[in-house]
Amino acid sequence: MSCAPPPPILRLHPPSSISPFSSPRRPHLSPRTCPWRLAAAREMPWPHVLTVAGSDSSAGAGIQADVKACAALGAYCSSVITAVTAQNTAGVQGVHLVPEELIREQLQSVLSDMSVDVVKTGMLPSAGIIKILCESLQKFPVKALVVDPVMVSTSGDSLSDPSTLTYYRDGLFAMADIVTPNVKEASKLLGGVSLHTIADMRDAAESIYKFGPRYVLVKGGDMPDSSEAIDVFYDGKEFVEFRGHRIKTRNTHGTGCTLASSIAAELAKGSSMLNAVQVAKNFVESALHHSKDLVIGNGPQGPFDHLFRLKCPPYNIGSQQRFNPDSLFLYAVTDSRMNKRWGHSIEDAVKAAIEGGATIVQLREKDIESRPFLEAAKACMEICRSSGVPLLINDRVDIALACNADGVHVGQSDISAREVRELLGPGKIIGVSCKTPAQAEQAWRDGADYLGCGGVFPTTTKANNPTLGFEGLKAVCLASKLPVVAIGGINATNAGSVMELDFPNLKGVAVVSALFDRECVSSETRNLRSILASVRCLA
Ligand SMILES: Cc1ncc(COP(=O)(O)OP(=O)(O)O)c(N)n1
Ligand SMILES: Cc1nc(C(=O)O)sc1CCOP(=O)(O)O
Ligand SMILES: [Mg+2]
Repeated sequence: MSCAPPPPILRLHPPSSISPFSSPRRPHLSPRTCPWRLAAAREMPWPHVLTVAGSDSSAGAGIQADVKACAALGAYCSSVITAVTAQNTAGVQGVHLVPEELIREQLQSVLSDMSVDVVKTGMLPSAGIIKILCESLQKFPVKALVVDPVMVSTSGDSLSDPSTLTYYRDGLFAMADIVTPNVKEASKLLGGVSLHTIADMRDAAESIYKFGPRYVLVKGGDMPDSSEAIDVFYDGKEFVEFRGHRIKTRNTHGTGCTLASSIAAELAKGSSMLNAVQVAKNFVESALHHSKDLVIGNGPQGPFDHLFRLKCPPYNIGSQQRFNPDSLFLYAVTDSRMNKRWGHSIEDAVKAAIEGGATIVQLREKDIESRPFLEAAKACMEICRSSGVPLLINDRVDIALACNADGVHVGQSDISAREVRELLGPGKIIGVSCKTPAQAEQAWRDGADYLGCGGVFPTTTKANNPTLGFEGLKAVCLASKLPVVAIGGINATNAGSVMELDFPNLKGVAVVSALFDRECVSSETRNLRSILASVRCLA
């Protein structure tokens, strides 16, 4: 690693006094003075991110990007503005710092009144501002702190005073859950070392970790040309490389702010750090992909569309319940040949399985024409909706979209979960068949909600399906934090032994022939459910 050239000079206007137009001061609310607010918050908690950052007049980055990213991911976002910048797609034309007293007051106003889960920082242009933030966080602790050490804009303009370095390193980082520098910022934080390779990024992550944050993410989006954008994540023990596609577009202004605020939104929703980073990476990549041809402004670096999902049907964001892994307890997977053999329609088979206690249903109709399949799927959706049982479609994203199913199950030779997610959007359930830890890891990276793992036992329902046994199932369960459902040859005789395995993420069994290759689907389902329940209660 060699030394980089000195940092560019900061162009800051001197801070002015508080505006004479500001409204008269009102007292700050506190839960003690307003108990009804506290009761309401308990009834309907809403993930809440507070961003402490600068305003970007072009709205591609800064506060504006943070608010849009959080809104897109389902979190409320309040804001403390540290600076007002004049910028556009050509660069930064001016920066005006908000007086420190007003920053202190904004922090007090929000943190004393609202239940903030996560604080995310962006542009903290002076040492004094960082000091005030640290004091406020000591007074009002939050669940997590995401520090994006914004020092240089994407156009190369400096956005913080060099004196902030010490305050970042010796103050804020020690309070941070994650610090997310890009390679230029990592270099600055480490006294100008140059970063050219993944090994350099790992070294930088290790060095920044020593300043005290729980996690470090060194973002490689600025690294020289490659088809992948690789970020290095470090938790003090292990490194994880997050690899994403490099989207060819001029519209990359605000990617750093968006990534950090998306991480904050996911943490506020209760995600683990690793999962939050993965979701945030996927979100930014999708947003860039959907915005790659957008033309806003005449300069070299344009904004992208954080709310791209609103334009992709059929979203119903917020109307869908979140996926409950417990629904994998008894997973009924249909088979049209078996139904035909017993004279059952798909609808009757699904109705009977739900009557018997199936907790989730998958339509796995391999030899049926698209049009009758869609008709049956729509009818099954009505049955499932009215019983509160999720309905997934095997393989066919088109059918799932057309009947507004709750999700799709795909295997290793189907289109990837990442592509399915692109098509279905964030609210739908995606299951992926996995036989190895590597497949499980990939499914998680692709945004899957659960894994189907099998064949646990030999099966005649799926041709040439390798049998993994309990050892194979164990390897997949241990390799992933995602919920797992076991599949393959499971019936009333052996289902209990599967549930007795007691891996924390093994949530249930998926069954075809032992439910549907039978005359009375409801009583077979009921019997199997009582066997499962005798081993493990539905949590
Ligand atoms: C719950 C569940 N697990 C695994 C599978 C198998 O999916 P796949 O490997 O894509 O094979 P097909 O079912 O498409 O033959 C599944 N369907 N459900
Ligand atoms: C559809 C399917 N997938 C499997 C896998 O191992 O991924 S085994 C399987 C068939 C399961 O049918 P039955 O319950 O009749 O054995
Ligand atoms: Mg498949």
